[in-house]
Amino acid sequence: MPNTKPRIVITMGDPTGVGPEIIAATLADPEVRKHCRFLVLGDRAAMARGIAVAGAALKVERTDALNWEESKEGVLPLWEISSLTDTDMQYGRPTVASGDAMYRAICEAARLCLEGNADAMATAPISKEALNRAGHHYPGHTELLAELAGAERVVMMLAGSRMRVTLVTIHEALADVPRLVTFERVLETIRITHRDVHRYFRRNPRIAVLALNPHCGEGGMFGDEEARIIAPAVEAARQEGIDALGPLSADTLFHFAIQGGYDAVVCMYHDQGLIPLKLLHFDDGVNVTLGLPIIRTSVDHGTAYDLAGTGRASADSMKAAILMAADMARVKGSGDGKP
Ligand SMILES: NC(=O)c1ccc[n+]([C@@H]2O[C@H](COP(=O)([O-])OP(=O)(O)OC[C@H]3O[C@@H](n4cnc5c(N)ncnc54)[C@H](O)[C@@H]3O)[C@@H](O)[C@H]2O)c1
Ligand SMILES: N[C@H](C(=O)O)[C@H](O)COP(=O)(O)O
Repeated sequence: MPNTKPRIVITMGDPTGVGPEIIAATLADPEVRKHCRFLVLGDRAAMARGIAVAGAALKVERTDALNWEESKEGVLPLWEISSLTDTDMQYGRPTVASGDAMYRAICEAARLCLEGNADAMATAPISKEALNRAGHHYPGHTELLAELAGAERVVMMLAGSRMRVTLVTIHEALADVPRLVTFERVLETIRITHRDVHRYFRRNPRIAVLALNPHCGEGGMFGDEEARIIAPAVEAARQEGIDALGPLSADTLFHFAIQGGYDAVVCMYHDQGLIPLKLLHFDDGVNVTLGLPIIRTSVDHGTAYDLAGTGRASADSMKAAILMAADMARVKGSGDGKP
């Protein structure tokens, strides 16, 4: 019988942050092995240290061939991307070499997925500052993956069991947001949210679209983006058969969303959506990049330099990201959407 478990590639993230230790803790969990086969892309020394910090009963086994055997108990299979020195692995002190290593792990994982040699990728956290200091000028994974995959428009979604949020603008200065909230961007975000949530999570999703300004602009007193941009974009989406509602006031909407009223909430900027999501789901939330030709999930937290090496970082979001990637790969492989 061929092994049909999804093949998940996992990037180590910033080796000076919590990435390696949360990966190690996750891969020692038998539930993860039950649902997928996995391969870590990263650095041997960083992963060995992560195993020690997590106290995981694992040993690193280097692999050069993509044979995708059943993931073995006690083994962390590694596709070696770098050979970092101790200097490059000091907690909270990323170097050009460590920043470059985490970048190359992401590129390699994307390549394996794009070429069909892996079914999905799950990423551990990177420092965007370290990425840029290493000469790779991207605001985050999302924008880098969009370029690698040739995707014109991608959407960041963060998801937990009680709420999903997607973002019209992602890694942008707050001062730039009003200029970037355009009819076209709002409509595209609604369309991609609808298409991918329908495909992977929930058929015919009901989508709430938030206002940008307090009280939906209060008839123009506090801004007119609602009347000029958001309402027409929602109406255009509805004309396409999408069950979208809005603009809705952001201060109250989440109260209703978590009671099950909506399958996704389209938010105008990063913190508008991620504050409520992380408040509810910091432990088990997953970041999913919608609109890519490949499946990519990630943790919902950062490098947590303050915790790196202490063994106190929770691995729950990493586990949720890997299991969600496996679930999405199964849905994609079945050629059918989520019931
Ligand atoms: N997916 C990603 O790659 C990703 C996501 C978010 C932030 N980042 C990056 O991480 C860096 C640090 O960002 P930040 O300080 O805003 O956020 P952060 O998530 O790293 O830390 C915020 C707080 O949450 C705590 N925390 C984080 N992860 C935790 C875990 N697993 N268990 C328990 N507590 C945890 C930290 O100790 C800290 O107190 C930045 O460079 C940012 O860009 C990356
Ligand atoms: N905005 C995300 C968060 O706050 O969790 C995070 O920065 C991750 O971004 P990328 O997946 O693009 O690296």
